[in-house]
Amino acid sequence: MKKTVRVVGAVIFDNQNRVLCALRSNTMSLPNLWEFPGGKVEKGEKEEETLVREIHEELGCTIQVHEKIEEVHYEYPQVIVNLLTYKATIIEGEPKAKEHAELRWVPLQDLKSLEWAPADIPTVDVLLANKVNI
Ligand SMILES: Nc1nc2c([nH]c(=O)n2[C@H]2C[C@H](O)[C@@H](COP(=O)(O)OP(=O)(O)OP(=O)(O)O)O2)c(=O)[nH]1
Repeated sequence: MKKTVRVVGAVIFDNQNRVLCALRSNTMSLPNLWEFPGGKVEKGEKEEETLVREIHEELGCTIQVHEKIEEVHYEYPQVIVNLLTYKATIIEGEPKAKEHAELRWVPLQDLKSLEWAPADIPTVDVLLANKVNI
């Protein structure tokens, strides 16, 4: 049976309605696809705690986590990813790509121009349908 991993992704907005998008590097799984920065929820961790920890590790800044946006189960060839995305804002520091190939602030309306990890598409759709209060 395929393993299911619980993963949280931060949809980080700036004050110009742009979203911070992260490009997975060619040494990561799902190489060269865009994602919402975040990672796997560890035992005993709350989803919000995972997000703050992962963003600190990956981007070197501190976020405040706001409301949940979407929950998706996506079956990849090797694993089922249970992706939970949350709206977030940066409260301290400047994001820098420590693990990703690239970080890019993308205007909300242009999100579809990136090639996303498949599990992220429903979140992008919710964002574009304006179901999230910014
Ligand atoms: N962080 C993050 N991961 C995502 C997203 N969409 C998506 O399918 N994933 C997948 C990629 C990974 O398989 C898993 C998250 O694991 P991770 O961020 O800890 O990445 P990793 O490269 O260390 O994991 P692995 O797959 O190499 O074991 O979820 C997303 O938006 N953000």
